[in-house]
Amino acid sequence: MKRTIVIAGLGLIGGSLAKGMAVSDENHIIGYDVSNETLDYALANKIIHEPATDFTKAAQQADFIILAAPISETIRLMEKLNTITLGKNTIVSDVSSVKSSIIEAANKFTNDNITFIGGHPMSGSHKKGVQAAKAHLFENAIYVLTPAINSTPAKIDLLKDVLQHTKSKFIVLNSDEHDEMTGVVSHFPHLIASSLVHQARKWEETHAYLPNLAAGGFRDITRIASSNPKLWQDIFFHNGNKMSKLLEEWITEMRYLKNLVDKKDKEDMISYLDMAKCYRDGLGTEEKGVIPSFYDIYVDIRDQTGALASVTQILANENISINNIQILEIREGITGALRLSLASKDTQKESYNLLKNHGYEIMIQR
Ligand SMILES: NC(=O)C1=CN([C@@H]2O[C@H](COP(=O)(O)OP(=O)(O)OC[C@H]3O[C@@H](n4cnc5c(N)ncnc54)[C@H](O)[C@@H]3O)[C@@H](O)[C@H]2O)C=CC1
Ligand SMILES: O=C(O)C(=O)Cc1ccc(O)cc1
Repeated sequence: MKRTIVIAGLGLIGGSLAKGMAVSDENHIIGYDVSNETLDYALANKIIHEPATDFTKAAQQADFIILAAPISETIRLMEKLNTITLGKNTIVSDVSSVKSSIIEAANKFTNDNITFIGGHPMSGSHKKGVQAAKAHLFENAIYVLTPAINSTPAKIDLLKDVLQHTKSKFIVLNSDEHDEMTGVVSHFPHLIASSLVHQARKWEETHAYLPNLAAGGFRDITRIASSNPKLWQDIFFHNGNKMSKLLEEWITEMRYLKNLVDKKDKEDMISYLDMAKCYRDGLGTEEKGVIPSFYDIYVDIRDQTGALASVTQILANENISINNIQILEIREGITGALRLSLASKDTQKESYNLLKNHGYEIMIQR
C-alpha cells in the first residue's frame, strides 16, 4: 500500500526531499507551500504528485509529514498541527537547522495522533527555493534525528525507511547536543565568515584595489557568507544562547591570538598554527561526531578547454563517482587546482594512482 507523505515548505530542502521520494512507487507526495508559484513549479517538474493549498486537509491524509519551512514557520505549523483532528497516528518530522526550540514545541503536543521525531539533514547550499532542489543533495551527509518524548525506536525506523532514498547516514542526538555541535561547526563559522567580509568591506573604503587581492584563502573562508540571510538570521535567533557563548569564547581566543602576535615569539606561534593544522588535517580522515569524512584529492590542471572533462572521464571509466568537484581559484588564469571529493579512502587512493599514471600532478590532503 502506498504511503502518503506531506511535505510542507518546498524550498531547497523540502523540494530536494520531495524530488527523491517522488520517484518511488511506494510514495504519494503531497506538497504544501505558501507560494503558489512554488507549488506550480513542483508539480510541473514532478517533484510532487499533488499540490495542496489547505494544510489541514493535506495533514489529514498523511502517514508522514515533513515540515521544511523556515524554523519560525515550522514552529507555527506544529502549533497548527496540534489542533487538527487526525484520523490515524502520523509521524511528523522537520528539517530545521536548530533543534531545541523545535523539540520544546513538540514536547507540548497534546494531540495523541502525532509522533514527533526532529530531523536535520547536514547538507545544503547557499541557494534557496524549489528551483535549486536536487534529489541527491543529502547523499553521504549526516542526517541527525532528535526524537521527542513520545517517540519510540520502531517509529524512528519507520521514518528512516521513508528517508532512506537520501543515502544519508542517520544519527540520533538530543536537541541540546545537536545545537551545541552544529553551533560550533556550522552556525558559528557563518557569523565569523560574515564578519571577515565586513572587515574587508570597511578596508576597501581606504584601499580600493583590495578586492583584487582577495585570493583563494579569503574566498574559501568566506564562501558561506553568500548564503541566504533570512535563513541564517532564523538560525542565529533560535540558537542565540549558544552563539552568544561561542562569541564570548571567540573574543577570549582573539585576545590570546593578539597577545601571541604582539609578543613576537616564533616558537609559540608555530605551535599555535601547528595544533590547528593537525586538528584540521585529521577532520577528514576519520568519522568524528557529526562531521562527515571527506576524501579529497587536488589535481593540477592546465587552464584549457576540456581539461576538466579529461580528468572526470578517467575516473568515470573506472566507475569512480565524484561526490564533489571544485575549481580552486588560487592561481587564476595560469593553472587550475581541481579539488575532487571521493566517497572513501579506497577510491581516494585509486583515483590518486589512476590520475598519477596519466601524468597528472596530484596532492592528497590528510
Ligand atoms: N539551506 C540549507 O542549506 C539548509 C536548510 N535547512 C533547514 O531547512 C529549512 C528550509 O530551508 P530552505 O529549504 O533552505 O529554505 P527555502 O527558502 O529554500 O525554502 C523555504 C520554503 O518554505 C516555504 N514557506 C515559508 N513559510 C511557509 C509556511 N508557513 N508554510 C509552508 N511553506 C512555507 C517558502 O515558500 C519556501 O518555498 C530551514 O528550517 C533550514 O533551517 C537544513 C539544512 C540545510
Ligand atoms: O555546512 C554548512 O554550514 C552549509 O553551508 C550547509 C548547511 C546549511 C545549513 C544547515 O543546517 C546544514 C548545512
